[in-house]
Amino acid sequence: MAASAMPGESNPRVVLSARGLRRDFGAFTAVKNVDLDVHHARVHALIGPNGAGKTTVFNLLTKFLQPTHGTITLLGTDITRTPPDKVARMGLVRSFQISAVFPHLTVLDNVRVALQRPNNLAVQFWRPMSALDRLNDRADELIAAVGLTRERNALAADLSYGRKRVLEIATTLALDPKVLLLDEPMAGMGQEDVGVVSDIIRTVALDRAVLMVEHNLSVVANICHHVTVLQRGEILAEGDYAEVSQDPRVRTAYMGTEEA
Ligand SMILES: Nc1ncnc2c1ncn2[C@@H]1O[C@H](COP(=O)(O)OP(=O)(O)OP(=O)(O)O)[C@@H](O)[C@H]1O
Repeated sequence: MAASAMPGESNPRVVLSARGLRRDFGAFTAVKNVDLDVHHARVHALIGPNGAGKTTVFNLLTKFLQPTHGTITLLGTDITRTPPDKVARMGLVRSFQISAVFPHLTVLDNVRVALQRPNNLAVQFWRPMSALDRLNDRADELIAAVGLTRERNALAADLSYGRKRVLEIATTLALDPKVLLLDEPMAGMGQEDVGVVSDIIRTVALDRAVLMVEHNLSVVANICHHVTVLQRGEILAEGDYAEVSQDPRVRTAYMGTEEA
């Protein structure tokens, strides 16, 4: 689907960029020559066959791994040598960084606990939950935004797998990221939850950038404005889904699945 058919800014700005990104593991080069521009108000997919380097790129962008070469810029600041916790505080948040759902807390309390973190407060389990009451309004907004209002007082342990993943997204959004990195957000979900989570991602991308690794190509076609295809650590193709899916090199890379 063409980017123009999706909601989002008509002239979005770049909020995260990488230039000449490379990562060697000993003699093996997992990522090389990767240039990436991630835009505000856009959903950007990183796709590619198994072992293409998608996770390594995520680890480099979030600074879990140091690049062998190249530079990374977040919101105009060079973060190539910035530690991951600082990068997260600057607004680049990967879903699993705070997405641990506490099974014996309710949906509301999970979100309230997550909401403490932007203020750099350690999670203070020994304090009564009533100390978090002031966070209720914002927590309820986030719960409503991801469609969990009916489950507000349910224990996280009692949610279905798909609803738990939705709760994870709500706890990630509690950090108010400027750039949200989602690692296979649809993995293991049933079709109904895929639709719900697709809608949530579309909505959250209206005022932030989303970069996602996703194997489900119909999701990529439906919600992603821009697609970068990696193969053997290098960018094979880029463009909107219609463009990359017509690219013969992409079709060859995906040969065997025929979905691209
Ligand atoms: N720490 C490491 N040490 C050595 N090789 C690594 C390391 N991490 C990743 N690799 C290699 O780098 C390549 C890219 O791996 P990566 O996990 O980034 O690919 P991917 O596209 O995320 O794959 P998948 O879709 O299967 O998750 C693979 O060949 C992998 O074996």
